[in-house]
Amino acid sequence: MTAINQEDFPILKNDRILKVIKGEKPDKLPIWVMRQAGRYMPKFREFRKLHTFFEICQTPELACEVTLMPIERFDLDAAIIFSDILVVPQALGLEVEMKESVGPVIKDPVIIENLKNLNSEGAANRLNYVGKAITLTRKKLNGKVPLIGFSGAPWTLMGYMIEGGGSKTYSRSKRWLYSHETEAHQLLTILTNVIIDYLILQVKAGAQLLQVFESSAEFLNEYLFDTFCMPYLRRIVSEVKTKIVELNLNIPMILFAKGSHYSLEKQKSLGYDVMGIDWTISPKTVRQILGDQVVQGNLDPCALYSSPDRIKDHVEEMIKGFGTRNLVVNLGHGIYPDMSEEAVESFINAVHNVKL
Ligand SMILES: Cc1c2[nH]c(c1CCC(=O)O)Cc1[nH]c(c(CCC(=O)O)c1C)Cc1[nH]c(c(CCC(=O)O)c1C)Cc1[nH]c(c(C)c1CCC(=O)O)C2
Repeated sequence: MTAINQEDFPILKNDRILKVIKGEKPDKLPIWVMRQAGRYMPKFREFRKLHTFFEICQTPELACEVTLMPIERFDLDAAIIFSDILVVPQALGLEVEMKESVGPVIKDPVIIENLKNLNSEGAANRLNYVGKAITLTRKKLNGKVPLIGFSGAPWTLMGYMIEGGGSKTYSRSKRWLYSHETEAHQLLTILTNVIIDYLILQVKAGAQLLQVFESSAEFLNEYLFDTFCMPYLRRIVSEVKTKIVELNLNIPMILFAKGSHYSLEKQKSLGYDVMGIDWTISPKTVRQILGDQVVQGNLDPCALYSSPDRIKDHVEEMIKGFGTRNLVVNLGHGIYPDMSEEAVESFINAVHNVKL
């Protein structure tokens, strides 16, 4: 994909997130919510009755419509393109299905013997439909808020590809890390190459921020993270950033390595602009480790089950811990389907009402 001319896009009106990342003071604290376009919204549930999950992902007009749903409904400070991390394994030739009340299921999971069958040649090009969805959505947003592009990170994708879906222990994929190290590095390298091209494709299409989801970091420890995540996460940020500079753009990158407190300090050295923080570590501890690094997070999603007043208390407590500078507010993981739109509204209002 050739780069879209940035002047073709409407001027950005709400730049709170970008301001925070530049170290400037915004008028209000910025907030967006992981999985903000999802089943907790009745409108999304209605829409899902008409289309399969991947049909929405693969049809730019549908992906755009769903991406805009939470933006039209709430006072959010960013949109995130509607897609899934598992479109990358699909582009590598795996068959992924989104099963009702089960989640993603991969038909023939990767085993050592079929590793060579992965179709890595031109894989990122097969994700061009995401680029199209991004370009369309950025235009339709009309500058209201910036648009975030994303990818799963190598270890997290490797996990799904070997387990064939989610897993309680990740023992099958961790077996590779302990007894098939060479093949593990081969698979992580294949994934890293695709992810880099895919993120660049998204930037060329108009993504204004990028988030890398290392959601399964919680199954590793410092040694495994150092060996099987750090080198690949470093390659991703460095090669994508090099390309971004060549394109004369400034696109911040967010890393969300869920459950990886054991390596938070080391991750700082990777060079991501923002560190996403899950909800199991206190804001105060995060600041002790990361200092004034820009962070994103980290309200426990389940705090949204409390009353509006209590949500406000939890938000204020969190912000007291982080401080009001260098902070993009989010949940510490995605929102759950049984949460209410009213709770999301209370969360957003509580954040926007904080005096800066
Ligand atoms: C691990 C992971 C996946 N997908 C994703 C991750 C990383 C974030 C995380 O740790 O949660 C990322 C993701 N998935 C989805 C988005 C869209 C953008 C957004 O609104 O945040 C994003 C950013 C849509 C989705 N991805 C999925 C849904 C629900 C499926 C449906 O509509 O039927 C949505 C809206 C399904 C999905 N997709 C995945 C799982 C495990 C599931 C099943 C669990 C669930 O249903 O929530 C894989």
